[in-house]
Amino acid sequence: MRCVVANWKMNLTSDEAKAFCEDLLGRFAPGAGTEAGIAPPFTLLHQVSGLVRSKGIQVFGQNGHAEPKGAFTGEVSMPQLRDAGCSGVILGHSERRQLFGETDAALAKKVKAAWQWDLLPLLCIGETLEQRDAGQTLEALGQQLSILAETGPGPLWVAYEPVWAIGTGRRAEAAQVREAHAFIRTELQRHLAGTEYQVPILYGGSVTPENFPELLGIPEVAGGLVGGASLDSRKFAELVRQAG
Ligand SMILES: O=C(CO)COP(=O)(O)O
Repeated sequence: MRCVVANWKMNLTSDEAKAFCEDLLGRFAPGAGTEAGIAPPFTLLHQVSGLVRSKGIQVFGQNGHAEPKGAFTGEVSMPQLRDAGCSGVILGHSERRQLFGETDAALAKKVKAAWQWDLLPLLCIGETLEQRDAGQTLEALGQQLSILAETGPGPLWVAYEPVWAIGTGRRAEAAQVREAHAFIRTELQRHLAGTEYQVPILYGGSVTPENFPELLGIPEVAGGLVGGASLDSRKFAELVRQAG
């Protein structure tokens, strides 16, 4: 299975989202084994899911709170994401970890909450430039995946997003992606041994239609989690086409 997910981050208004979805659907031609997803900001979830879910495109939240409801001003819960039309939720994006202090302990709770509400977690992991320069890349990835020892097994997608490659135009080199994805696969096999779960590992960080075919040729790269290029419906449609 191949997966391509658009992470719109804090971008687009409803008019822009409508234009994006209409244009995308006019070009949309996924291969049989390709899953496409869009992760809009909370304000656009309902609208986007209404436009694309009947065409087989999944909708993801960009974050979700571990509690189902209550006094958590500014937060959105997993059942609310479901209610807005989501089938999955991005968890642990490096922007959430770095800018909003999200910890592995909090993420373990969020992953469990997502499962409880039948949402597919798309767990993001990745090393910072400091960790890579210090030779601690695999250690950092192993640490971020160790929450699976606490959550136990369940359906999951993982995205490897080296922090230094996000929004920088500096995509990780093939050898770096190959090493990271192989390590993630080994760790997932260890955590999910004896279970039925097949976890696709996506790459994220400055993915474009120019570099995606090469990335897809790397073993264990099952697709992409795309930021900047996913705001352009033509580019996103092309990435989905390339994945198929
Ligand atoms: O963070 C990302 C997707 O979640 C990647 O963003 P860019 O594609 O803009 O580098």
